[in-house]
Amino acid sequence: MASFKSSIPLTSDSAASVPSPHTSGEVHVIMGPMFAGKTTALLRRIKSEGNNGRNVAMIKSSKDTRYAIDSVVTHDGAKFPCWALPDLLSFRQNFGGEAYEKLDVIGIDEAQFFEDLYDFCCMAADHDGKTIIVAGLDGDYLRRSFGSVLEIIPLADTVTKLTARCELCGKRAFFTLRKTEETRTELIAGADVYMPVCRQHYVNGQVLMKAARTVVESHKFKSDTFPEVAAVV
Ligand SMILES: Nc1ncnc2c1ncn2[C@@H]1O[C@H](COP(=O)(O)OP(=O)(O)O)[C@@H](O)[C@H]1O
Ligand SMILES: Cc1cn([C@H]2C[C@H](O)[C@@H](COP(=O)(O)O)O2)c(=O)[nH]c1=O
Repeated sequence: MASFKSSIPLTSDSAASVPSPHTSGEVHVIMGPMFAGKTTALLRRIKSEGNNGRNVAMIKSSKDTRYAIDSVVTHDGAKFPCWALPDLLSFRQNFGGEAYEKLDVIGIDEAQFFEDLYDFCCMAADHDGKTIIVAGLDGDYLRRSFGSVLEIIPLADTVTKLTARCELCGKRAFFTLRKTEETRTELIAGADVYMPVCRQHYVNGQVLMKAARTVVESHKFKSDTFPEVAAVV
């Protein structure tokens, strides 16, 4: 019978040299468009873990100052206290090494804004044995991958894609439409600027927004080049 001989020593000596996690960590990803209930699902999960006697902490991006600075808040007003941080790898130091050791579960909201999401999830789940629950947008208003949320899918135990209701027809909404001409990727806002839409209304909405941007651009061009014409138009 053919036998397999590993060239990698699998002795207890080699096992001892690899740092082993305290317990087995987990990564769970909740994603989808705006208003899909991502933060609601994250809060429900974190509260339930806390009620089951596990030590929990919540982190959100300090870029999100919409409803509160030091709380995660859903669009319908449910709240949970959190650490608002510019990056994730500074969390351990901010939280305190000893307190971090005792943590079981870490929730992360607005995950699309954290550049170090992948490295943090690897460290916290693989090495430190934490359960990480991540909520964030998978795509931006142009339906391009947003931040590192999609990069952590290969690290995840579970992935949940939530949907909202299309604000124009009530069907399932998979996408977020930006209602203004602003083109930068990061634009912190709520229902004043964004709405959840189905595929058909996303496509129609993009055509409308593109036309609106062209009109605004041509008006800008006219007022820069021919100020006297633009004043009449
Ligand atoms: N267009 C909307 N404007 C404001 N609130 C909305 C809108 N659509 C849904 N909601 C509310 O937002 C809640 C979901 O909020 P939240 O969990 O913060 O969503 P997400 O984190 O996915 O953006 C829904 O249960 C609903 O009550
Ligand atoms: C689509 C899109 C969204 N944003 C911002 C807008 C909000 O501040 C957050 C998303 O919050 P939610 O909890 O998921 O409702 O992200 C952005 O900056 N750029 C975009 O393209």
